[in-house]
Amino acid sequence: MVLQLDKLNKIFNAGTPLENHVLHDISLQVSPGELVALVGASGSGKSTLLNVIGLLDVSSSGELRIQGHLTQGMSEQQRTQLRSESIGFVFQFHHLISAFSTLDNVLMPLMLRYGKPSAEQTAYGEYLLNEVGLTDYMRQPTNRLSGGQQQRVAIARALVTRPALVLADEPTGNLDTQTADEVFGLFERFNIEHQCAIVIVTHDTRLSSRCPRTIRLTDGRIVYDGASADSDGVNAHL
Ligand SMILES: Nc1ncnc2c1ncn2[C@@H]1O[C@H](COP(=O)(O)OP(=O)(O)OP(=O)(O)O)[C@@H](O)[C@H]1O
Repeated sequence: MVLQLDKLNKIFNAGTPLENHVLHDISLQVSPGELVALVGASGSGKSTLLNVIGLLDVSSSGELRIQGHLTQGMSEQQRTQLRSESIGFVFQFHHLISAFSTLDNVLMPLMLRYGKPSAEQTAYGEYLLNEVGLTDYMRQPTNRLSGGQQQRVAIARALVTRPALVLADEPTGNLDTQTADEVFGLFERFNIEHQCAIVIVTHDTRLSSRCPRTIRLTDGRIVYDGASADSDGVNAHL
C-alpha cells in the first residue's frame, strides 16, 4: 500500500476560540499505480488533507502510513526524508524559479537532496522534459514559458525523484480547457508508464471522471469513495 490513513483528524487552533475541526476520521488506502480524484466543495478540506498526506502539515489524531512507514512520531528530519524519497508535488501555482533554466528547475528536488545531480539523474530530467514536449526549452529560463508549459515543467519536476506517490492540488486550475486536458493527459500517461500512485484535487468534473476512482469530501468527511462517473457521465455522486 502506498498510502494508508486510519481515522485521521485535523483540528486547527485546538483548544482556542478559533478551533476548527476540518478533517473527521478519514480512513482510506491507495495502492501502487492508482489514479484518484479528490473532490468536494470549496472549504471541504481537500487541500488540508493533501497537505497532511504530503507531510507538509501534521494530523491531530489518527494514523498515516506512507509506503508502510507510520509517520506519527517521526522527527521533522525523518518526515523530510520520507517526503523527498516518496512524494512528488504539483500545485496550481507551480513555484518555478524563473531565473533558472527549465532543466535546473526539474532537477531541483535532486539538487536539494544530493547536491550536484549525477549524469544519470540529469539524463533522466532531460528524458522527462522530452516526455512533456519541452526538449527545445531545456536551457531557457522558465519565465519564457506559457502557463501550460510551466505546469508541464512542474510535472517533470515532481517525477524526477521517481516517487511512489504524486500529489497534485488543482494542477489545471489556472489553465484553459484544452491545455488542462493536455496536462491531465500527462498525469494519465505517467500514471500508467511509471506506475506511480496519483492523488489529484480538482473541481473539474470532466477530469475527475477520467480518474478510475473518486473520493468526495463533504465538511471534512469522506462521503463517497469508489468508481468515478461512467462513460455517460451519469453518476449520483458527481
Ligand atoms: N492554517 C489554517 N488555520 C485555520 N483554518 C484553516 C487553515 N487552513 C485551512 N483552514 C480551514 O480548513 C477548512 C478547509 O480548507 P481547505 O483549504 O482544506 O479546503 P478545500 O476543500 O481545499 O477548499 P478549496 O477548494 O477552496 O481550495 C476551511 O474552513 C479553512 O478555513
